[in-house]
Amino acid sequence: MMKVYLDNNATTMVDPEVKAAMDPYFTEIYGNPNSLHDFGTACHPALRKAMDHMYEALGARDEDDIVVTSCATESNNWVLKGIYFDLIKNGEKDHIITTEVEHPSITAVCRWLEEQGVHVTYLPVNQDGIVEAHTVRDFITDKTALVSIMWANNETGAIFPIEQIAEVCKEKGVLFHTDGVQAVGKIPVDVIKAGVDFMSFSAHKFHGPKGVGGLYIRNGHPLTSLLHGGEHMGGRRSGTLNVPGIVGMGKAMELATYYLKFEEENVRRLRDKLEDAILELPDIYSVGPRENRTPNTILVSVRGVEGEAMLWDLNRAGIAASTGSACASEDLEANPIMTAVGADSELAHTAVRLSLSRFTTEDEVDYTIEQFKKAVERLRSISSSYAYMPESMKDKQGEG
Ligand SMILES: Cc1ncc(COP(=O)(O)O)c(CN[C@@H](CS)C(=O)O)c1O
Repeated sequence: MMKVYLDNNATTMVDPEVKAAMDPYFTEIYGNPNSLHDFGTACHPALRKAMDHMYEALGARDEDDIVVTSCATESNNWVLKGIYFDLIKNGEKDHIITTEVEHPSITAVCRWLEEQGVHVTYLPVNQDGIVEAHTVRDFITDKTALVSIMWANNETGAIFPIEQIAEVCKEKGVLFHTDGVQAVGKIPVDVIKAGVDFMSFSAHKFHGPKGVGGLYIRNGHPLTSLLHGGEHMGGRRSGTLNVPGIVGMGKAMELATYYLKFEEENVRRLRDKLEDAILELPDIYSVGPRENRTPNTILVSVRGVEGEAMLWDLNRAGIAASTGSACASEDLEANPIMTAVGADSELAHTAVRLSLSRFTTEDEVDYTIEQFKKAVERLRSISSSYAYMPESMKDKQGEG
């Protein structure tokens, strides 16, 4: 039995080159970077090099800030709560715009902000799983403090029109944050070309270590800190620096940029091969047009088969997939993304997410195709809600 990992939107394997870059900073160069002695300052060159890689990979300028955080969840919390403190609690604004399909580290914070009295608009997505810029424009008022819309969706891979949304926000004088977690390392990300004011990212999504992420801040825009208690990161985010994590994230960013063409061509080819084979089965639907999707992601619905049942059959065959975001994998509710793109309630319980990476091989895809078809056939044969009727029989049934 092969072991095939196809849940890369949940987290990725640390690239061996990244691990090698990190290793010295656990047992050889381990001083506190804030210490004045040689043990502390010995890691400074590596930290500077890592930050340089991040600035270069994201297209950030010297006047911009990239602040290292513990993860994208922290970065997302920081932007929303910082804007709340600065522009709503202590300002004239009272409104935030986001979408119905954001990661819980956006939507849960927005629900909390509503408890503080903030008005939040959750924009619906169209059948392709995105929000269009003109829709954003329609909901901006003179009380809007922030627009927060993800660059790419973690379940569908749908890519949002970030440049157009940024133009609308700039025209209206509203700050724009994007959760770039599923974009960095998968598609080209240039924060200046995109025109974003803030962007969250997370190393473990592009073959870096877990527990380290960042927030890009255009022109070093002031933002009340989430964590106080030290002059780390220029006083913007307190806490002793995660030196191996930052070194790893910098190396992972460097490699992600190097492999972007590989993602666009090789990973996309394998994803399309897998998706085409799966769609040969009857009553299976994939979400979102491929040309506007991250190159590694498939979200399919298998009519008549619960998503969790597919996961267990695939898991028994050694294949790791998910029913959607890992954060929501515990509940057996309908996948909200499927509902948002218009799937009926039965179909919304049948989503399976397959997300490849640059380490996915052709043999692994061929094995997955074979096992996916077997799982569908087996589960439909015992399904109480699915009775496959060949096209020919449907015609006869109509006659009769
Ligand atoms: C768009 C987006 N935004 C934020 C996060 C959170 O990243 P952290 O660094 O883990 O805090 C994630 C992580 N989504 C994983 C785990 S829930 C998924 O299975 O889809 C994400 O996809």
